[in-house]
Amino acid sequence: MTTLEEATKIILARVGTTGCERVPLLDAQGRILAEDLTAPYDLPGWDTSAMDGFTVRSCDCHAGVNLPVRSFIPAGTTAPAPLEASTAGRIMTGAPIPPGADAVVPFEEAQEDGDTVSFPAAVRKGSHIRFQGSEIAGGATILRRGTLIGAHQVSLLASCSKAVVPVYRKPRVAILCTGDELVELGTAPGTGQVVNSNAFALAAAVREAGAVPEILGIARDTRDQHLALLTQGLGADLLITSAGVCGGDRDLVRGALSDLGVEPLFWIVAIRPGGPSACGIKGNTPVFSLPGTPSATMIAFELLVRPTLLKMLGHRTLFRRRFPATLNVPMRNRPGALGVEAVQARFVAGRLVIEKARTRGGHNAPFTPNALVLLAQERSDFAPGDQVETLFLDPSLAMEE
Ligand SMILES: Nc1nc2c(c(=O)[nH]1)N[C@H]1C(S)=C(S)[C@@H](COP(=O)(O)OP(=O)(O)OC[C@H]3O[C@@H](n4cnc5c(N)ncnc54)[C@H](O)[C@@H]3O)O[C@H]1N2
Ligand code: MOO
Repeated sequence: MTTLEEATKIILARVGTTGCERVPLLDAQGRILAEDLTAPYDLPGWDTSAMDGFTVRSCDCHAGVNLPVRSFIPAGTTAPAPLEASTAGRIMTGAPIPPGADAVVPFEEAQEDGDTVSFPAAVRKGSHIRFQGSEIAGGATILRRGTLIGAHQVSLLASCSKAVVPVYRKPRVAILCTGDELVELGTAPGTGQVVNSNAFALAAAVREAGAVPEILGIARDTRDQHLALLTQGLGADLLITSAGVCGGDRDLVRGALSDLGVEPLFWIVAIRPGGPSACGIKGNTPVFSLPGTPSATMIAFELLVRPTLLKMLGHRTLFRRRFPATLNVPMRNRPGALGVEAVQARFVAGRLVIEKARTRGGHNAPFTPNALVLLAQERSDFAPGDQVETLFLDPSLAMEE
């Protein structure tokens, strides 16, 4: 049996990014920059007023002196006329400072009197001017390869007029669910039948990780169907199969993958649920064979597949942060494997508390897990008040009301 840490180490050592592509700026959001980028020009591009007010030569401004206001410089002015000595110009935020001027005084610090203006306080040279290149010098590195592009990065890239951005390509992830008991979404299952929910659950999880799912349909329990659909799946950047791994009479997946030349990397991970997970690789395509039980499928995806996908997408942070939390409910784990439970976690008086756990193996309704609790593999009983490690799936749901 392979520990979770060993399993992730083994697969992460075998995968890299999936190549890079140039995409329109907004399509780069949520993705990872694939090259260092430099500023094509200074920002600001010229000395700019930071306030609505008056632009002056600071040496002209003395208490009690009224300066005639001779010019108006709105934002969008491209070539402001030089400011004559001993005059002021009315200037708007974002407008270029006229040649000769060296300060801006905001309206609220000026006294207007007809067509003249005076300044009760001393005017400091350079005040309220954003100087050319003071934020970013042309040619300077603005973002480094490996940066996650969020709204702030989009703001910077747009200011530098980057309409097209190099990012790591999204892996295409083939999803193949196996089993004679499966029926398609939208049909009511009869006795012995189960809706193929894993295909959609996995596709959603793949999308949440930032990759592109491709549902291949259902492989019935014949070798030929397995071989045909697995061959198709091996053409993707990553292949996930669901069910048929546990050595039952019809569990065909691992045998078919071996026949197709997939190199096995590990089989059975010391986690529960999700233990009967296998991983292999063919060429650059990792193959994860996850157990069919829906809650086990999701936990195995979260702990094994997601970090792999994040590495392929170019992320540096591959694992979710872990937080200590206090149990409010008892929990049990069968020693020998890391116990993993989907839970509802909440902040109570500033402390993270685990309020509700899902029963093993199934869906409990209504139940919205926002975290996974990790139960140490050498212990069996966990009581209210015990500290456990928690891994957030959705921190926003943990906020106190
Ligand atoms: N003799 C043993 N039997 C089992 C063991 C074991 O160690 N020895 N382990 C159990 C555990 S733990 C798990 S998890 C499952 C894993 O089984 P498989 O991955 O081979 O999957 P199946 O047996 O085909 O299905 C399990 C369960 O999941 C449902 N299922 C399957 N596919 C889907 C799907 N696409 N969408 C929704 N639900 C699905 C299926 O109907 C079964 O109920 O093995 C235990 N057995
Ligand atoms: O691994 Mo099974 O995954 O415990 O339900």
